[in-house]
Amino acid sequence: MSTPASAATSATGSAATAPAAVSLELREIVQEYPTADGKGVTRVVDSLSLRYDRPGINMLLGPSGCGKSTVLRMMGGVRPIGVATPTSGTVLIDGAPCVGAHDDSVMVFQRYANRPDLSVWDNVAFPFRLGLWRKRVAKAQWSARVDDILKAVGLWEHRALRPAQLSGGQNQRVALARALVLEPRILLMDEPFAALDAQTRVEMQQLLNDLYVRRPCLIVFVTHDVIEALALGDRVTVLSTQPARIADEFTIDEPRPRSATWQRATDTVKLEERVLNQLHAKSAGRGTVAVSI
Ligand SMILES: Nc1ncnc2c1ncn2[C@@H]1O[C@H](COP(=O)(O)OP(=O)(O)OP(=O)(O)O)[C@@H](O)[C@H]1O
Repeated sequence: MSTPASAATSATGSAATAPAAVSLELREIVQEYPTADGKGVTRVVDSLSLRYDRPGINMLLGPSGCGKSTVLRMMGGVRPIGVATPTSGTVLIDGAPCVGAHDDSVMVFQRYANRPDLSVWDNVAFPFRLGLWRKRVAKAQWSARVDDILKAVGLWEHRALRPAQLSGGQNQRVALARALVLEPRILLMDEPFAALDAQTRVEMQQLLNDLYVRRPCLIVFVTHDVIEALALGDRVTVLSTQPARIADEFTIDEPRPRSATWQRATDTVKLEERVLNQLHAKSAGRGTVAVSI
């Protein structure tokens, strides 16, 4: 697995901080949802166990509808209304069972949910107006952090604009900045770049890597895009068709940013084919295979 460059300097010019110790574990997770007619249940996740025990960019891939968002929301303690989550099994953070949202974990979604009535600066500062964060961080400190992250994501010049005056990529930068300004130890990302055009998506992947080098944390990143998974992942976990189990898993040692030459290399192309075959397989997963390329 690639190790975060703890003493590196990021593309944004800020010194990197050493990664904070962190672990996130799903133990024997089962998730069942009520069927539409309300008469039965559908098992969406089946005895899933997964453990992350260090900072890194961890990609979660799987066929459409297999349960990726369900698994990610569970990691973030987000509960659908009226459904017990998880049906059985345990989510552990730093080895302790965690029910509900954890203070050190934040989520970023495909729909960036920026407030239309607030400026870019106020959107990023928004969490600090709320109870937990208002108590946790002094105003002078959070205000400096907002300035700093806006410079890091390239939005300093746009800080007075409203979301409607920004492009999709810039709006997603605001959402990313709002999550990272909290300096979370766990960052959960649900297809955050899926709605962006190809070039903006690559720019955002590069930005995420720069921000990660600057301040490593444990990232779980859901995507349905194999290329994105191979471009970003230290570790890639492929889920099976529903009910989701681990179908395949591997680590990638190649440092980021990963060159076009690496992406076209025979071993990389073989890995891509292997994941695509797994994504298109009709059968459920057949266990875990760990390889490094
Ligand atoms: N609150 C809910 N109640 C009932 N069924 C649900 C609920 N949430 C999700 N589901 C069902 O669970 C299954 C998995 O959904 P989920 O969104 O986790 O999958 P996904 O892999 O993230 O999908 P996609 O790739 O399309 O984003 C789907 O069949 C979905 O309809």
